[in-house]
Amino acid sequence: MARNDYLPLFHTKSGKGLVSFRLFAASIFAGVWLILVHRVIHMPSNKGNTLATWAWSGLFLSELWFAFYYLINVLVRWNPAYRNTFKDRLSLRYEKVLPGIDIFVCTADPTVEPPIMVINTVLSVMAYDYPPEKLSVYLSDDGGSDLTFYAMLMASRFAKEWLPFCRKFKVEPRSPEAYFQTAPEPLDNNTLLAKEWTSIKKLYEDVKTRIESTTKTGRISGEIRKEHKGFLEWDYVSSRRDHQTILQILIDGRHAKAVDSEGQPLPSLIYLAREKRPQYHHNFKAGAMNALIRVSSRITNAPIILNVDCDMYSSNSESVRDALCFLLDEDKGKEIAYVQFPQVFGNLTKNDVYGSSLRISSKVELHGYDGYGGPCYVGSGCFHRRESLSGKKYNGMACQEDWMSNKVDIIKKEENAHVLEEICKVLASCSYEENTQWGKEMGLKYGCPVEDILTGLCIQYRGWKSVYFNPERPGFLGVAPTTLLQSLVQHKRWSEGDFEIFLRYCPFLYGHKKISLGLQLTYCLYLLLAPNSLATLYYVTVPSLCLLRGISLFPQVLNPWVIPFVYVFFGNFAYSLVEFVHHGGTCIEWLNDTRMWVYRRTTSFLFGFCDNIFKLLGFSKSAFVVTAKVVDEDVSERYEQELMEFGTASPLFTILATLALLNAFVLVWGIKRLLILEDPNINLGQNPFSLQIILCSLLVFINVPLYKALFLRKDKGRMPSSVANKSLVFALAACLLALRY
Ligand SMILES: O=c1ccn([C@@H]2O[C@H](COP(=O)(O)OP(=O)(O)O[C@H]3O[C@H](CO)[C@@H](O)[C@H](O)[C@H]3O)[C@@H](O)[C@H]2O)c(=O)[nH]1
Ligand SMILES: [Mn+2]
Repeated sequence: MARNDYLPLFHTKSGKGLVSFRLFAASIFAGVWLILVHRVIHMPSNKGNTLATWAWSGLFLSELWFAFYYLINVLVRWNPAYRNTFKDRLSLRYEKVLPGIDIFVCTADPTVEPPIMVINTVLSVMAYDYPPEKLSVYLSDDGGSDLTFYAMLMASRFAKEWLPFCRKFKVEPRSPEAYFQTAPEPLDNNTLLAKEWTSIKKLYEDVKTRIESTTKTGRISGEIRKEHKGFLEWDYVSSRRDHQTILQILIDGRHAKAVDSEGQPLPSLIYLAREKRPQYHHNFKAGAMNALIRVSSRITNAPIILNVDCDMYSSNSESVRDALCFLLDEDKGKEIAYVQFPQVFGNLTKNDVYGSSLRISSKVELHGYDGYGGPCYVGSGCFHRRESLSGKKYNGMACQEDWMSNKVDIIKKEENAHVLEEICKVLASCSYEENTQWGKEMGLKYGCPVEDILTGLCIQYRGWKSVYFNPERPGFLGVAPTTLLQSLVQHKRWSEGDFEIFLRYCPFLYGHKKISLGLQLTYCLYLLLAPNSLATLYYVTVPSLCLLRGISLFPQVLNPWVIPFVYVFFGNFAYSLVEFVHHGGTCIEWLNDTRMWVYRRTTSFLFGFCDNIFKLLGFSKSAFVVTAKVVDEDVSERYEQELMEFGTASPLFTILATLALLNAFVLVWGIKRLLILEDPNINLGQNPFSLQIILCSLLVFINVPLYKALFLRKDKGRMPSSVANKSLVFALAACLLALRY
């Protein structure tokens, strides 16, 4: 294409209101500076009270940490990038030569990830507004389950009706479950849509009932087994951790017979359960993805790979085209390794009780990463260039031209599906990766619970850029955890993995001269979540205990030094509230989010931090606890009512309850102290403990749901009494120690 006709396929804007934000941030920094100065010049002398000196120094260190972390938070907001795409230009230039797309869906367990949900995701991506002969959908089933295979078989049949329906009526979203739940039923019964709507809905309900009832019984009946030769494979499966590779091409897109009910081609549909043997580590999702990369390279070898989790259905049929606007852009596209869409969740309650929306992360922070040229890969909703994902360095050229001329298309038409299956099986075997670079320099990286962030970062270390695209209509909708424990455990996994990346692949060392300093620092926002726990724990315990002990840690209210403390503290809260509401949240939601912020920092991140230390000492290994996507009915009822779910005895809850009780005790004591002060001439403003009491009251306020769960609630989601008793003992012991020691 001649250079002068060039119209870009995408556009980048920078953020609004940056100047006022920067001024505000500068004023907060001035406040932070004053706080630190105050700490240094007013340090209690060691002679008078050693305990006070220690408490004071610890607070100083915590504040130093918060100042550093605040700096990163500001950097993330410094220069965000916002993108939009020109899909019409893409069509005009490339409609005839659009590249192939291989779509990878990962599932791991038919009980926590029900097959019906999995195939809804599968159907939604099969139905992209894209030439179907260029789409191939691969499902990796780490659960190695014939139930999931059965659901896939049903999906391959239902697709023949579903795809034409989507095409004809341009329906959105294209996950049948989500569509029938959200789309209004056509009113006029005589329209074409209404007729087809009713029949396709019936068909879907039927598919759903069959899959769900089979899933419930937990086994495939003899009747069903006869429907497909693939079921025979399960005769050799001894358990989900011990079986051969199962590879079934359910729809062979190369085949002339692979057409839908209207004679249009169907996308290929492939089921893969890679080989699992007890003596080989399977490396969780990263292992699954790498098996998919290899198998797909032999079957379809599309230059673009889309990766979605099985719970993240496509809610926007144009996402493939959006992503291509970046990857095919003649000027800037070549250096882009991947296009990440935000993780948006479809199952949040009104006020998002567990702060799962990742609102600030997806609406603010990732745009900030993008401004520095490198949003992270967050594991789902990400379009990769196959070459960069496979480990290639960026060398200034990408093989766009090859895609167009179909040079990379190695599909051998003559091979029949069965032969192809047999050839590919070895690619998904346990021993294939022995003595290779897979999991190291090739494919997704092994050994880290957040393989996604690590893999994305390493791609950037190899010279590639990435792009974050956050369209109005979400590209993907997923399932957020619906219990407190799940949410905390998920964040534990994330913070643990992120911190491990910091320790083993530190951006400042490995990223030096490879990625910008801005991006190195910005990455720390996530990589350093875990150590945040220490400073936060200190802040929610020590000032309260010192209140009991009679050690004052903050200036009196009438002392001018109080200004920076109040300004920084409340200024930040006000900013975060405004930012949250500006991005579509409610005030209660913000409060919930803030509560979860404290909970995660004092539990998940603490455990994430400690696990890293244990790993360094060689005591433990990474694990990946798959987040459940379904819960019992009464649990989900409580979720709908936004009642926090405790119910199980977990050390995470013991910590939360201990902290909450501790602060409640201290507050009662503190108020007593405030009311019956020895010297009646000292008023509130001169009371040296006012700020500590305020801090403690805020903590008590934020913990109200926890006290309810401890003392008032009667339902099954209340705090188990074992946890309650333990925390009571711990909190009392801490108070007594502070008073007596
Ligand atoms: O051994 C495993 C474990 C998990 N998975 C799949 O990985 C995905 C993510 O698992 P989930 O339990 O839903 O974790 P989340 O915390 O919700 O996932 C986020 O965080 C993970 C890293 O911790 C990323 O892998 C995910 O893509 C990202 O969405 C799911 O599709 C699973 O089926 C596997 O395929 N094999
Ligand atoms: Mn998930």
